[in-house]
Amino acid sequence: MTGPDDLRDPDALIRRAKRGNPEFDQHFLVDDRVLDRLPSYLPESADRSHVLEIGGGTGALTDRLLAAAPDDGEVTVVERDPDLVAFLRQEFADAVDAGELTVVAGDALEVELPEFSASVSNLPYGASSEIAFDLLPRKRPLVLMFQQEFAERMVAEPGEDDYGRLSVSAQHYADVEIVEHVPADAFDPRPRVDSAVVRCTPRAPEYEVADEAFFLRFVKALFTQRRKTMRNAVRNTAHISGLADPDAVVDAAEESLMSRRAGTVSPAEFAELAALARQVDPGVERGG
Ligand SMILES: C[S@@+](CC[C@H](N)C(=O)[O-])C[C@H]1O[C@@H](n2cnc3c(N)ncnc32)[C@H](O)[C@@H]1O
Repeated sequence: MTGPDDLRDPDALIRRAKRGNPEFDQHFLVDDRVLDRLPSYLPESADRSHVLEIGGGTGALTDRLLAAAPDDGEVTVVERDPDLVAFLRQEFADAVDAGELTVVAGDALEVELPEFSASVSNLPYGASSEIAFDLLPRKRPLVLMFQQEFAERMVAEPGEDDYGRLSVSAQHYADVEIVEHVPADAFDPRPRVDSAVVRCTPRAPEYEVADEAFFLRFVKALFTQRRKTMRNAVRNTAHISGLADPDAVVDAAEESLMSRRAGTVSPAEFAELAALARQVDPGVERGG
């Protein structure tokens, strides 16, 4: 493994790789301090034996993940750009030969991901939501860089402007917190927006959900009508939630809940309503 003093210079990696195409979501982190901190944001108890990195780029973060890996630890990096895949395999040939690093070529949403123990990734912005919601259900500690606005929606609480479907869905799987705000000039080429690093520590939610797919679909549906009362939102979105008899759900639910708007409803309250819906609406579409 590489020692901390031998870490690669991110600018030199970009020069050697001759890449950096914003159209391919290639904004490489060039701030050494941020790069050095990223692996340390994993929860202390995290198993670091197999760290997954989505979107390896020119390998600046890969280098830090290899340096932070325990003896016998391994890193897998997934990269879609074939030129960068070739570059990573050449640049990190020693680690690849030693079995410490595997470079997987392909789209992270299409390739089969390995059984990783944790992930630290500076995600491609264009696919960050899909990738995050592919990783979250796997219940592993995650440290992920997102566009700041997206990160703020993930961590928002009921009653806050940013609270929505994204907050409920992410917090269903994990405790999520922003651990660092990262300005656009930490990247090359510079993106148009600032970023933030989110730590996701998996845990069971504090409520019971019998049909996870229905719960998530119901929440998605209700937030499409976030300016309406819950009563109207339940009635107007049956085509999305899969309710067969939305009126039965409205009639059975607490009047006080039906008068509120989705943005004030807690995840536990959504879960309770979803359970009630399955009880009073036998025709509800199950699963996903
Ligand atoms: C924001 S850059 C991060 C690069 C590097 N890890 C860093 O921190 O500098 C995202 C990387 O993901 C790659 N990428 C984009 N879409 C991808 C996808 N669907 N699957 C895998 N890699 C992808 C891009 O080619 C780019 O190298």
